[in-house]
Amino acid sequence: VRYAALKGLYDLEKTIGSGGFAKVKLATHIATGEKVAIKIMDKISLGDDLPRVKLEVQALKTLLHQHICRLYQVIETDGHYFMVIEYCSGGELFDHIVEKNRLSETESRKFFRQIVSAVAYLHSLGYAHRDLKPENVLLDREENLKLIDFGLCAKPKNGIDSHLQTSCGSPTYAAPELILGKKYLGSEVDIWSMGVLLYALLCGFLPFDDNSIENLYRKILSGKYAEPSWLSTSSKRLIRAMLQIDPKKRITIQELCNHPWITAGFLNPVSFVHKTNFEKDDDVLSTMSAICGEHASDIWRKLVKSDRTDYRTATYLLLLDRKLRGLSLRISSSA
Ligand SMILES: COc1cccc(Nc2ncc(-c3ccc(C(=O)NCC(=O)Nc4ccccc4)cc3)c(OCC3CCNCC3)n2)c1
Repeated sequence: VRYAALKGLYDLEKTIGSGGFAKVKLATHIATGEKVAIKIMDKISLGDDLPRVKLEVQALKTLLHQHICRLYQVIETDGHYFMVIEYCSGGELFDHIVEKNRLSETESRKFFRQIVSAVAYLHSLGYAHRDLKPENVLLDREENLKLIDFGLCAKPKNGIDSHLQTSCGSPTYAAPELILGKKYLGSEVDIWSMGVLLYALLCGFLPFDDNSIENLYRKILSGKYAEPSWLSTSSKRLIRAMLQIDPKKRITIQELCNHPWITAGFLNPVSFVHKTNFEKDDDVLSTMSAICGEHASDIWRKLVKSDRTDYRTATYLLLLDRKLRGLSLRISSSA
């Protein structure tokens, strides 16, 4: 299917994912030749979920963190929303674990610190993810993690610790209070899901799993799971602290950032130094000037004034990423 709105801007390639009312296609940003992911949402099938897309776009525009996929551009037409997002060429963490059977404590710690950093950042902004699972954790080309929310996470109006009621997310990773339909705190259910994620990293299988839903629920509510022999005492302690049935007994995100298992081998606790917004980069601006013929100062003025989700913004950010990766900014003449 061709979309007129993308003509001359992006070349669509294969579909890399589809869920609910969204489809994600791999695409090439024509001006720079860089790969991007384009999440295509059909307004008709969105129905009354339409306002949540605006919420998601607003959320993503404010989420500037090295372990959260970056939003480059938003295009709205009568029939569709197109969200142009950072492409993670390493695919899903899930496939990475399956391929390696299970990860070593050291590799698990490297990945888990990145997830904790992204979630701590989210919580600090009053967001709860509520659907943390390996399918929503992607790898970029340097095997750094990128947390995404392929579904739609909601920002509760009165802050993260207002009681949420809508159930979301897959039961396998869902906290007991969530599957019991109790009032729950987003921050607490995210800790539980991260416990399931950490278990999956270290063990290569899930702590609670069953083909029948009611057996799965029973296992989750029992809070009992196997502790394979290869788990270190420290790993077992941390997992136990996260998979506490009683949410009030569960470790908090702050305690998690400083936990001995998390800091072992690293000099500092997990912090979330997030990306600041635009820094002016003269190399990137002069490359853009060479592409479009405008003066670098005019390009920068327009960038700063824009709503930061247009093609010019996408071009600037993609060139900036390329420079940060140590690649030349040279643009192929065909672009
Ligand atoms: C190499 O083979 C492969 C194989 C597989 C994937 C890739 N790469 C690859 N890169 C990028 C994406 C992507 C990123 C973000 C969003 C999104 O919807 N953002 C919105 C968002 O993240 N909000 C948000 C974030 C944090 C907090 C709150 C809100 C959508 C898609 C992707 O998708 C494919 C799906 C497939 C089904 N499982 C999930 C990923 N895939 C590559």
